[in-house]
Amino acid sequence: MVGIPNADEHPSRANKSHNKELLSMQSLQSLDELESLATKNLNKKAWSFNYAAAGDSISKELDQEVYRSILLRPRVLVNVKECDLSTTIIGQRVGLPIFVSPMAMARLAHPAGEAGISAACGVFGAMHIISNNASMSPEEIVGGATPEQVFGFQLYIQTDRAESEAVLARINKLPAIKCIVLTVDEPVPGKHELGPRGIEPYNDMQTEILSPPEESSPSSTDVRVAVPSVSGPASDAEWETTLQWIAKHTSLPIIIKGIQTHEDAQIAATYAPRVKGIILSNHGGRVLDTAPPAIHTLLEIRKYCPEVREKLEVMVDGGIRRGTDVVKALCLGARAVGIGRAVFWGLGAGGVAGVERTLQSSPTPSLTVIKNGFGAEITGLDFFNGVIDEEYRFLEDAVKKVGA
Ligand SMILES: Cc1cc2nc3c(=O)[nH]c(=O)nc-3n(C[C@H](O)[C@H](O)[C@H](O)COP(=O)(O)O)c2cc1C
Repeated sequence: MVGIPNADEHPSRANKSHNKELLSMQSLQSLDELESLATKNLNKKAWSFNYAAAGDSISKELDQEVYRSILLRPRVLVNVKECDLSTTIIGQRVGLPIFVSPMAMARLAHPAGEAGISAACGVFGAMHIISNNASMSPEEIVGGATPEQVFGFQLYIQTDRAESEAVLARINKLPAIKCIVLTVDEPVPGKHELGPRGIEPYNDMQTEILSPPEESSPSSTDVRVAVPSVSGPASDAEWETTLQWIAKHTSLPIIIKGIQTHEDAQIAATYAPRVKGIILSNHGGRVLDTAPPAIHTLLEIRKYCPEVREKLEVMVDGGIRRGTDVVKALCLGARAVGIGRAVFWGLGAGGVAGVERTLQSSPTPSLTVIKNGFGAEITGLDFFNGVIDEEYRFLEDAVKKVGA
């Protein structure tokens, strides 16, 4: 796939009302504008659920700030006439180096829910990681997908392992799902305090959020987790036993999400090739406030155990708001970049068309950036890593080995 598919012209979108929605979304220039519109559209519960972060929101804010503090060093006179944003993630061809991170309860934002996110991903060939706590069943979410679409399924291990085994058995029957994304950064739910709009807080593992009937927004229908847990999230999971147990119940490759130190990245690498990738993530700052931004962890890996990147695909998420953020993460060695809240805002702003706009807003500037200073292929960006590293060594100094 060369360049960015034009969402307006995609055959699966050849529907007049959808085209009208797409047109109205085109006027929104940035993810900030999509967030503003979603803030107007969403009921307070839906807004609060997406906006929330743990403690003082330090990690959530730092996730974005860290990208602003890295400057690009564009090179000139590089042939960029053709520019290809497609890549592979754990061997699966995808249209973008951007994936949708798992997010619970998308129907809070819009009735189209996770199936709507999936429809938008189909337009761009982007990978969608389905949350264990999605508000639609995995079968419904992948049901309308194009044959080329790539999905992951995110798993929270439940105290009663039989519950997770039953989920894995369902996932094994869905060929569109190419990997299990094991989230390991929330052994106990993060504590979200009251947000600026003074709404009761929620966490990502809460399996039931019912909006009050007096709220009239389309997102206010009775929204529940489609595959609810009875026993609750496990807090007793450990590396060896967990990975052995998963291997007994699925042959799908594993991506571990929520790695926050180079030491854990190193441990994950000892489980390669069964573990094919890791997502460096602080869960969007929703679990443990002052946990590091993924970029810091990536720099730690580059400094202390660069061999990890040869054994595993290293991805990041958290704080991505601009195409330049995507390019910076790729330059520093991320295989792909996940986006969370911005997708939920897109859904709240304009349903499927809003998510399409979100995905379009992220890569379009990446393409411009790549063309204006890098190279024609995203895989070629590796060439610039060293340069950025030298210039921004101060970021490495910011990596404090607290709690090592
Ligand atoms: C509303 C919401 C729900 C989330 N639910 C989950 C979840 O069910 N499982 C999970 O692994 N991560 C979950 N996350 C974390 C995201 O996968 C991702 O790590 C994070 O949102 C990335 O940061 P960003 O929102 O700044 O892009 C959730 C995040 C949000 C905002």
